[in-house]
Amino acid sequence: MIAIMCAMREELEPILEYLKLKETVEYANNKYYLAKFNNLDLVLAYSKIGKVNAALSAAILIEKFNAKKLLFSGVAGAIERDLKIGDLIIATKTCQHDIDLTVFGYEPGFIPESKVFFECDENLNHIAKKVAGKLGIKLKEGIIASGDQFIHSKEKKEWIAKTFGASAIEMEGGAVGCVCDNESVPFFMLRAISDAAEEGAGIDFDEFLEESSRVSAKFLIEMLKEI
Ligand SMILES: CCCCCCN(CO)Cc1c[nH]c2c(N)ncnc12
Repeated sequence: MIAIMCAMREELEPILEYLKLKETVEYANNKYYLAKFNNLDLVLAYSKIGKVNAALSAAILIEKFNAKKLLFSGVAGAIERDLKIGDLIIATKTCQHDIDLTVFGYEPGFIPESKVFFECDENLNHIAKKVAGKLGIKLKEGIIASGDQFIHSKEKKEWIAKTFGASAIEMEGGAVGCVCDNESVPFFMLRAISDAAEEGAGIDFDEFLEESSRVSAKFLIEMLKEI
């Protein structure tokens, strides 16, 4: 079983449009969609926004639906300058920029007995780069940082860039990375840029959420053909 996860309804709907739904399972106040694509058994869900919701859905996808791989599709704010709205980026690893135990001498993003960074699956990233090459689509890769805040300030964005070396910013990947790392499930995350995470990002986000979600969804479907 392969899990496809999003945070928002708008990110999942364009993916579902490509699929024949078999069944919908209501569980833990959420909906899990079962579908087939070519010969793949898929389970899909949007978690709702934020790290806690994302961790809950990721754990359910693995524990209850027996997902052996977890692919995330959605939108993100750009940190790297040459990432423009609509551009695609895959995560090499994810982290949580809003974890702060520095008063005890720990580095930003670190929780004792856990990790700052959670590695994404190299095989799935390799497939993504192959697909991008075949389709002639520009695909960046980099560290993607998560936190339970919508980032819309140049100062905060630059602190995250400096502290974590992040190329993009969102609100779920660090939590899903943590769950998949602890459950030993390969994790892949694809995001299309919806804004620049600076002043005014909220306006851009509202304007580009739908279109950027579609860009990410389309690429994810192309990837499923190669898995
Ligand atoms: C009610 C609206 C909810 C916005 C959710 C944004 N998602 C969270 O995953 C992605 C994202 C796009 N741009 C972002 C930004 N600048 N900061 C944080 N997250 C993001």
